[in-house]
Amino acid sequence: MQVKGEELIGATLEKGDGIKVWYCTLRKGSSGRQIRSLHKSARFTCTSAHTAQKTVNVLQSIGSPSKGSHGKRLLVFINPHSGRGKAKKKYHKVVEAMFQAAGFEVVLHVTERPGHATDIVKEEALEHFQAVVAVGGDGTAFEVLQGYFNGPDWQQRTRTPFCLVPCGSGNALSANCGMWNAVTAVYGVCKGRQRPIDIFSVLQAEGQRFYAFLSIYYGMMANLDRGTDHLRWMGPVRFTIGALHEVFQRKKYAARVAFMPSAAASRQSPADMAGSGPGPLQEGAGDKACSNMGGQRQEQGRVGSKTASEGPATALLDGLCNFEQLDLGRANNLPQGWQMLPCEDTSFFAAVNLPFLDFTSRTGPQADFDTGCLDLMYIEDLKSRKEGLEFLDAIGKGKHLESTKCRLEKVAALIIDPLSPGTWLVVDGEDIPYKRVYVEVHSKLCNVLVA
Ligand SMILES: Nc1ncnc2c1ncn2[C@@H]1O[C@H](COP(=O)(O)OP(=O)(O)OP(=O)(O)O)[C@@H](O)[C@H]1O
Repeated sequence: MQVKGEELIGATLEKGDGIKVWYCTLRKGSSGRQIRSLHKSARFTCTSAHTAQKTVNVLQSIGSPSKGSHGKRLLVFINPHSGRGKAKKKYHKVVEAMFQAAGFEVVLHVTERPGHATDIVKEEALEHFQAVVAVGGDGTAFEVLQGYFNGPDWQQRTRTPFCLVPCGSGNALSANCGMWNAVTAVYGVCKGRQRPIDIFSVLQAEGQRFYAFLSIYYGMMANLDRGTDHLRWMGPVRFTIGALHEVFQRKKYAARVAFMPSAAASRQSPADMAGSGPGPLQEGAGDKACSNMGGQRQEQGRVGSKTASEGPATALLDGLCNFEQLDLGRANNLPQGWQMLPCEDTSFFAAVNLPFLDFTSRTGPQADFDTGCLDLMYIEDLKSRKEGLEFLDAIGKGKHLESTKCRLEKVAALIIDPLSPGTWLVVDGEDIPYKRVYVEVHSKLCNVLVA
């Protein structure tokens, strides 16, 4: 028997002086993707129980090396509500045994309610873990991420990578990380390979702040996700049904959208970003006018002067003095560097941080982990159902940008005023309060594990 080093994940003790070697081979899945399959060797007999234990330890440290001084500890969350409700079963059938064979110590939580994972991550000393693992869907990973930005040491906390073992409906984070099934995801955790990922802040009045890794939708994309929550039992098929429903309805949704192109953002001087630039909004706008985002931010006196304990700075948004009075209906009202989306009504609107939005749709074909921007894509008008169906087909293949109708803006910051009834504002698959939203990208703020 021959196992390549990169295939090895560890070993387990068998009765008395025996061991079994655990490894993952690479194969092409039905969709042509590289996925891993799990194997256990036949039983090997060692000269003594002591030698068997020592051999297991060595194989575990080669197959699944420790990546820091924290020891091989994982903080794991299972969301029993995600997808078709089978996350717990999958964990105990596949994931748990692999972690054991790899020699990880696991601190396991089964979430009991929405927000539970956030509350626990907030309280945990993340530096004592090699990674935080969500077993569920993107909503579970999103809840984990919210817990990172608690307290003054958030910068240190973001060094601990997170990942998603796919058990939800969309599982976009897993898809983007090449974790096409549970075994491949756990293999990725064992190897501990990580890459930096941009995170974007999503701010609303009254001090509400979210951190997101994936997307912000409005209109069609929001409805095919949130509008099909009652079809959760169907798994990912619910998105296809939701998309067809939207296309056949031929609805358009209105929103006023202002954005800062990433090219313009990189040209901004520190003075501009502190709100002292010459744009019309700065005229007569004092510190008080800059401080009305609410909550903690209000206490700072102005939006731009945050302390480290508040999480990453939002320099571009802080340049918008008097921003709550900012009227996106008046084109000449925009500060320097900002632009308005040229249309209010759109058939399709999405801003994405990563290419895949589930296992099948490459909605952001030009997006990547660390571009420092969101890809804002929109279509003003899908004129017929045929055109709508062609668009859905193209989005599945990641070819929709080849259509002249689908426009792309690379944006570093964004403001959306939602105007239509019958839709949601959806961030990473979770709906947020339906009111003006401010978005700013933070380059390479966190790290994710990849397969
Ligand atoms: N014990 C629980 N009971 C009910 N809801 C829960 C529980 N734990 C977490 N949740 C909520 O479940 C929701 C859905 O979870 P998640 O997003 O992981 O699954 P999904 O929607 O099927 O997957 P995806 O987001 O990838 O499409 C989240 O909004 C989360 O707040």
